Amino acid sequence: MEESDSVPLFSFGVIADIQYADIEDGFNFTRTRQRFYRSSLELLERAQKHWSEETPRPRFVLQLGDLIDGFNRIHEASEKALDTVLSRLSPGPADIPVHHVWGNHEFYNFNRTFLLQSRLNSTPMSAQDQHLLTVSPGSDTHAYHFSPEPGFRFVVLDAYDESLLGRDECSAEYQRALEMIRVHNQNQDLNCPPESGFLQKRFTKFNGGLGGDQLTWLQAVLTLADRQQGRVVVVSHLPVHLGSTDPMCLAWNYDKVLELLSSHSSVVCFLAGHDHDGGYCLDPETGVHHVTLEGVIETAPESDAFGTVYVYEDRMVLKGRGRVQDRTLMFLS
Ligand SMILES: Nc1ccn([C@@H]2O[C@H](COP(=O)(O)OP(=O)(O)OC[C@H](O)CO)[C@@H](O)[C@H]2O)c(=O)n1
Repeated sequence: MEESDSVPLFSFGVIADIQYADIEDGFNFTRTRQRFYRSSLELLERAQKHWSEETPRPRFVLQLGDLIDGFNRIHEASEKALDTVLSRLSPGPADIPVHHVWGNHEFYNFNRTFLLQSRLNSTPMSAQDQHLLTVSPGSDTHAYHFSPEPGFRFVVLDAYDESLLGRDECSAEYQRALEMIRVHNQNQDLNCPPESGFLQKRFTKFNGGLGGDQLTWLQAVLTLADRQQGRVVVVSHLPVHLGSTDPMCLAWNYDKVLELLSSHSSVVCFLAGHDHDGGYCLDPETGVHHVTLEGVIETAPESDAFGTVYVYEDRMVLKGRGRVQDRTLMFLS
């Protein structure tokens, strides 16, 4: 920590798109970026070592989704890869707690039923403060909130609640998602983005959105935080602001989420992954900082891609390592 004159209230670690697989290096779909499947594990180990040696230690780590790559499924190595990565991320019971966000690669490897019963279900056991709300995000939705410090709340979103991924093809949820994507994407392969329309590019199979119940729940969580005059950080695999990402990585109903965030003064920051190049913007209308974290998978083995966020009364300071940029995020509301 460089700001030695002021002591943060607390800190937390951030890391995104590790996408580990025990396979040779490769490329992204368009072959414009190299992917380092094996060494992503070493980058994770370096991040964990760094956090565990910090004084004071970060209160928790936010793992922003895509922990293991979809290629594991083809090699029938999904569970082994998951165990490998989790053994590095949280090696012992005394370790820093990890909050896991679910991304598209989680669903290439596992279905929702498996994920809900796995260590990737990080819903707090006590689900503190959940009783204050009469609405739920949905029974199989991995969305929850927690308050690590009085006056601060973190909301973990499930951006694949409405998606073709992780849903049984016979289910009403899958059919609803299919209808939605088909309106915008007529390609035979729904992983190919539609060619016309800049913002339409987001309607691909590797994206998704928040369902109605989750939006209603988010509204209730943020209303509660407004009333308590708290500060809220919203966390999701998919970004929701065009200023912080390529449009191809936006959540399907990013506009609805943004509209909802804009009506709650408590929201100070939206943290996401998925776009491995990373991105940032300050929404001028709401004062919300949108940070998309650079992905580990497209980071060269000799570099790094993680950060620690130090939280103060009036700001958060992201201290990035390697490809992750330093940022001071002032609370403007
Ligand atoms: N134009 C494309 C892009 C991707 N695919 C296929 O979709 C699957 C997921 O793609 P992948 O690049 O692995 O997804 P990530 O979450 O790692 O990255 C998302 C953004 O691309 C980051 O910028 C995979 O099967 C691809 O082959 C496609 O068909 N067409």
